[in-house]
Amino acid sequence: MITFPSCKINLGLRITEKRPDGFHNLQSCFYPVNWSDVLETIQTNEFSFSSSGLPIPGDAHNNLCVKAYNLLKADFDLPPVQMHLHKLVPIGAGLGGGSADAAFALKSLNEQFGLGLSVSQLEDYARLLGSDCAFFIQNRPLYCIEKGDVFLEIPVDLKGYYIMLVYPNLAISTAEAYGGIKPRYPEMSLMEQLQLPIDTWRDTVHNDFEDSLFPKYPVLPQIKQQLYDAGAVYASMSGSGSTVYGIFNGPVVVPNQFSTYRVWQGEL
Ligand SMILES: C[C@](O)(CO)[C@H](O)COP(=O)(O)OP(=O)(O)OC[C@H]1O[C@@H](n2ccc(N)nc2=O)[C@H](O)[C@@H]1O
Ligand SMILES: Nc1ncnc2c1ncn2[C@@H]1O[C@H](COP(=O)(O)OP(=O)(O)OP(=O)(O)O)[C@@H](O)[C@H]1O
Repeated sequence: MITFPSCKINLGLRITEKRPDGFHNLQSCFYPVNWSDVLETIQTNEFSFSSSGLPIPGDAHNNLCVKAYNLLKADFDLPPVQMHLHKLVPIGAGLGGGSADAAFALKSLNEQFGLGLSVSQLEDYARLLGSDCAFFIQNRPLYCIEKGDVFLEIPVDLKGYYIMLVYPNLAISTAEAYGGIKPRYPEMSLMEQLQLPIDTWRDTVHNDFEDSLFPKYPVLPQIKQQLYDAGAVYASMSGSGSTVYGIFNGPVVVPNQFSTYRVWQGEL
């Protein structure tokens, strides 16, 4: 079976408090974006995992796709599979690419081998693999709270808008980014801010990671400004960085200043 694990952007990201388990509670709208990897799983005689495309740091047996397989294997009589991941979504990018690989692996194994797992059961498995993973089971716009793995409905629809994602060849680890955070409750509700017209978001909708990462990596605020200069109606860093995105009314020519970065553009 072949699937296309995609990625997400964060529309606003407020880190409200540090939890007793060391993680942080947050508020954010996760929005799916079609920049995708390719994941193939084929039934075979002996388990194997391989990858191509962008190099993935760490040992292959620690890949989130392998962890997803082992998690289901512990509870079900799964046959061996040959898994191949073609990695296209940048890593350490704030796009949840690795989390999407894990969630799509769970979904394909469930379908391919008729495990009969429901959406909420798949989300429970995904939560064991990472905070962002559960979102990719439903993979639709959701307001995320707690560790980012508990969902509320939000009527945000960006269909018809275009997005440009700019990855400045700078990997930021999620743990490093959380290390710079001073949690606080926002004065205005993000849920309410996101329901106002998109041209108000520039002044209201904020990613808290920008406060510590923009002074540390000046290229990030520079890209955000360049996206506004190119006509974005809203621009922000995604997640814990380093990708910065701009939302536009239509397709745009990629600015020359981005020629050495990895850039993806498409319809939302
Ligand atoms: C920044 C976001 O992408 C926002 O969407 C996510 O919160 C990150 O989620 P993720 O990459 O799936 O993170 P995990 O793999 O679960 O955790 C990596 C590390 O990030 C920190 N972490 C992560 C999620 C969270 N709600 N609080 C945290 O403090 C912890 O130090 C953790 O050890
Ligand atoms: N399939 C995978 N794709 C990407 N990274 C993976 C994968 N499996 C395991 N990893 C490990 O996860 C780390 C990347 O996690 P990290 O959370 O920084 O990046 P991300 O996938 O861009 O997501 P985000 O920055 O949004 O949390 C890599 O250093 C790598 O060791």
